[in-house]
Amino acid sequence: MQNTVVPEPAVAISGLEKHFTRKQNGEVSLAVDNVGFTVARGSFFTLLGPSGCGKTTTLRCLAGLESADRGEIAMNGRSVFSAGARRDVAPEDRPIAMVPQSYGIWPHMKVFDNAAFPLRHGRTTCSRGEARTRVLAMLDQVGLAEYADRWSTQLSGGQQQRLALARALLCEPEVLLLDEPLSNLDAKLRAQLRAELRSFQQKFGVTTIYVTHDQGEALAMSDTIVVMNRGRIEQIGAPAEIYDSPASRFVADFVGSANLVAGVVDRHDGDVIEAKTAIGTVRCARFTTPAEPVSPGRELHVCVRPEHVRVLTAATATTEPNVFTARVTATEYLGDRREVTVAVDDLVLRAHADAHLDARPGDEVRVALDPEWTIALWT
Ligand SMILES: Nc1ncnc2c1ncn2[C@@H]1O[C@H](COP(=O)(O)OP(=O)(O)OP(=O)(O)O)[C@@H](O)[C@H]1O
Repeated sequence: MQNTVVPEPAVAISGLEKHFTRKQNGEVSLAVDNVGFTVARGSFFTLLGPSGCGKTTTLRCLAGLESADRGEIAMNGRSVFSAGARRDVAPEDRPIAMVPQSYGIWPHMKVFDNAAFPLRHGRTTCSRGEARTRVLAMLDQVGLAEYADRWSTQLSGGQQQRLALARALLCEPEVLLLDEPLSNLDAKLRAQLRAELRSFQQKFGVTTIYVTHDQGEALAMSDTIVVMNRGRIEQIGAPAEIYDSPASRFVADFVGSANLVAGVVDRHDGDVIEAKTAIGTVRCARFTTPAEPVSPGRELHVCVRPEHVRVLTAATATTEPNVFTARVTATEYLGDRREVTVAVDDLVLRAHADAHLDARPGDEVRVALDPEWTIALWT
């Protein structure tokens, strides 16, 4: 039998825990609660979650800027932190480069000198001539060659972001840590730069751990997303897994938008769950099989994304499951689609309909929840 060699992950974290004590009142809070994951070499890995969920603290523990109370961190198979063994390798001795939210660009230096800083003072110092060649080549790669002699304060936000990235890449890190690097930019530039950042990452093949609270950014850029909430991991998966098969109500609601309806299991036949809810019986073909048997009466939430809710005319005759009579309460024309809000009895549902659908508030319609895309989430 052949031995399969499993490649070493670039980063492996296990059982990470970090408490903070508030100076004002001595209150202790758990910022990172039993966090563990592995990051494949060369991948783009995103920590996603709302403000205060512990993403930056996790990133700072990886960088060595924060010491965890428990847990282990290894990079390329080498332990850089172990609470048990009292090992905490200094940031400068870890194979990382970090771009902070503020970019950390020195205003009193020119663009070239900012980029050259790690080659002059870092762990990979080289001769002046070589440094010059490498810096100019890198500035060229990120489209800043012509700005080398400008003061860094004369750069736009997007250019400063590219400079920070160039400087980090010049350190030749094994792992690049990025903390919300696009958050100071306007929406249009963010969208442009996220594509650019992803293509730099792929070009350089550098393992990247990216922190953001922006679900659009996470879905667009990542190979793997970790969704965090209150210091804990809610779900780890590829963007499509997270979006199409959220593991919890929190993930369903935080990533994209979701219609959520409380209910209980009525019937379960292996492939399908029928849930009893306030609007009637809903068939769900998507669910994770829990460890314990699914018995009738078990509480759940039915989740369906607006793009899987079709708006039909009131007269549509159908024997399809998951079709309910509803009343339109609001519609919004968004150019590429119309967002329709309907009420089924007291329950409000959102649907994405054709932009030219003729539906007005007060109209009676039918709505169809696609069973294949209707998810049962365990409560
Ligand atoms: N130095 C600190 N002292 C006390 N509490 C802290 C400290 N740093 C973080 N915290 C707390 O730890 C929790 C997690 O913070 P963290 O900055 O990791 O969250 P985050 O998800 O990155 O949020 P944001 O997106 O707002 O940066 C928060 O409740 C925060 O108030």
